[in-house]
Order: sequence, then C-alpha cells, then structure tokens
Amino acid sequence: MLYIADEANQSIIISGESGSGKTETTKIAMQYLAALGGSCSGIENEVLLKNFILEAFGNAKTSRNDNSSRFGKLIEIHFSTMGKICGAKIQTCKTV
Ligand SMILES: Nc1ncnc2c1ncn2[C@@H]1O[C@H](COP(=O)(O)OP(=O)(O)OP(=O)(O)O)[C@@H](O)[C@H]1O
Repeated sequence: MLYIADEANQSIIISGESGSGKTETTKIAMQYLAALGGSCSGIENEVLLKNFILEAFGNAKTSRNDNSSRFGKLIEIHFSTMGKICGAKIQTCKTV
C-alpha cells in the first residue's frame, strides 16, 4: 500500500455542504481502510461503533439533513507496519 511505502502521515479531508454525504463517506472510507489491511484486534469495528454513540448525542434533524452532524470530527487512525488498523483517536469540535 502506498502509505506504508511512504512511511509518512497522510490525511483525507472530506468536506462539503450539509447533506452532501460527508458522514456516510467517512464510514465507507474507514471500512475500506479496515478491509485493505485486515484488523489486528477488531479495533476498526470499535471505531465504527463509536460513531453511533457520537451521532446519538451530536446529531439532529435539520431542513437539509434528517441526521445532520452538529459537530466536526478529526479521526486519527493508527496503522501497524503491516498496514493493519491498531488504534484510533476521535476528536470532536463544535461547528459554527
Ligand atoms: N453513500 C451514500 N449512500 C446512500 N445514501 C447516502 C450516501 N451518502 C449520503 N447519503 C444520504 O444522504 C444523507 C446525508 O448524508 P450525511 O449525513 O453523510 O451528510 P453530511 O454531509 O455529513 O451532512 P451534515 O453536514 O449535515 O452532517 C444520509 O442520511 C443518506 O440518506
């Protein structure tokens, strides 16, 4: 995989207007990264499941999106040298 060969941190920025699919795209991207490397402890499932908790507290219905995230998310995913997801950190911030 390219990011292992580079041995450098890489970022994916998912942006767009409300209802454009950022949250759903994030979940698909994480599932893809998990599928690429396989897991070492099912940690990627834990991260995906934590999304449900965050959405339960931080989402609300708006005129543009029935399940609108009312907060921003920075998700840091840690990979082993073999490309498996071994840890993750989710930071949230309030949107204006
Ligand atoms: N890949 C997808 N497949 C099917 N439906 C999708 C997909 N992406 C988005 N949608 C639909 O669009 C809706 C809005 O998507 P999502 O909540 O991801 O938008 P968002 O950009 O995160 O919005 P907000 O900024 O308001 O949080 C979803 O509830 C879903 O119905």
